[in-house]
Amino acid sequence: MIQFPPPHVLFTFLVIFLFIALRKWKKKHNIKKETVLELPPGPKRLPLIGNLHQMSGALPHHALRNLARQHGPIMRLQLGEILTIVISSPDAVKEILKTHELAFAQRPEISALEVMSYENSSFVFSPYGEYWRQMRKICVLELLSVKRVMSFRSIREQEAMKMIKAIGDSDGKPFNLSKLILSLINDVTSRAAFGERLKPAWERLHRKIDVILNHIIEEHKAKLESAIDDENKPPAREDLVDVLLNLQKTSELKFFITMDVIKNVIMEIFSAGTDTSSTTIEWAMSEMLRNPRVMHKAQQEVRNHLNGKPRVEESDLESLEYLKTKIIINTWAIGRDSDAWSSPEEFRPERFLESSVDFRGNSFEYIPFGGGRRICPGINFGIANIEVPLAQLLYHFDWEFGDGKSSPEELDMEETFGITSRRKNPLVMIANTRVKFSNDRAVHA
Ligand code: HEM
Repeated sequence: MIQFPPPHVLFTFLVIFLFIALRKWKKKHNIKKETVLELPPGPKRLPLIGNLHQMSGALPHHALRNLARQHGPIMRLQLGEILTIVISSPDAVKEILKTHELAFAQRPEISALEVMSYENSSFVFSPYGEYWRQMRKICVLELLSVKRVMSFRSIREQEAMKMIKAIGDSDGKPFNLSKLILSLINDVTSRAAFGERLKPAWERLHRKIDVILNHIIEEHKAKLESAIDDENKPPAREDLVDVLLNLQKTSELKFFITMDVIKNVIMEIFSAGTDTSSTTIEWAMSEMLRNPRVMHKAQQEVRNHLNGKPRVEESDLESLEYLKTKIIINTWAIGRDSDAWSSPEEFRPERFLESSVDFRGNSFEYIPFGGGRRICPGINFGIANIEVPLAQLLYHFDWEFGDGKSSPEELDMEETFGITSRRKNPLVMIANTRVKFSNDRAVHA
């Protein structure tokens, strides 16, 4: 599956951008090898491997933060052949994302991506230029606009209800909450992108990726043709494949939207939208389980507000201030800067109520969606996917550990390093129904 940069490795990306910018600048100004560059401080390098040995042992984002503590928030590392500048503080991020925004809108040149994407049609990894500009416009105005995200509201509500029902059916027995959250987000995203749940097909993707995508597109084309033939039929909700096929016919872009472009955009949106959102819900639940005070406060807010309603709807969420404070897990190192945050390691959602920090790229101490020109265009979709399920999990159930642990401090919080920093082990829980899910009215257990 095509991968995209997650929040917790953002600073590593920034670093690579700086390297590219330096290289381009050197090329442009014809600077020869012997020119001595003024580089920030960094640890001593070994021949050939540079500082790679200092990255082993810990997860990369932890290792980088530990090194930055010794060498400063703008630090030089030599990772094999690649000269890297690591950015680890809000002030340094501001420098990069605001002052030198343009230079850092580039993406690193990774040759493997050319193979993975359809004829270089990747949007997420495309260099900053005309193709990226046009694709970004399609994403922001057509595929992920507020209006489009709103149009998927019933999908989100239906899928969240399906999850709540499955949890209710677990009947007080331990179950894998992580798996349910991931399949919820997969189902929401695939229904929004392709118009149907695609799990079984998606699981076979590695073998038959192209065949499946061709099949999906052909089906959509046939559906569009029959809709044109039957003008009296009310227009159905458009999924993202429909939007792209329509644009292919009607748009006046500077390039033609080929089938490869459509396949790639859909793939990337699917990849970008699933792990990020499900991981956020998973960590939010984990943090609350470890902090019963926070869990209790959030549950009280949701339950008082809903006051026995049978289910949580998106419109219920507007006034849930406390819940909304905890939907995003901090970008790893920047969000843990002790100059910017008091007790940065502590899960204390109140901190967001007490300050005006925003997560849309304006507050450099908190950039879960990145910032600058390449800021995540899926913010609205991502937030919408997270809020209702989280509110429902808190509203309907009281939670107990399902893995034999008895105290919150014992909860395993081990992470993996990957595209998104997921939990290493699934969250196994027992759910005790507090407000029974019903289509008509809420029944208190
Ligand atoms: C909690 C959920 C999400 C988080 C934390 C997140 C975070 C990020 C981050 C940090 C970036 C890189 C920004 C940069 O390079 O400066 C990014 C880029 C991107 N995200 Fe998201 N994202 C989320 C959800 C989504 C969703 C739901 C979609 C689409 C459905 C999406 C689509 C994209 C795309 C297409 C890019 C590349 C933008 C570009 O290169 O211009 N994201 N995201």
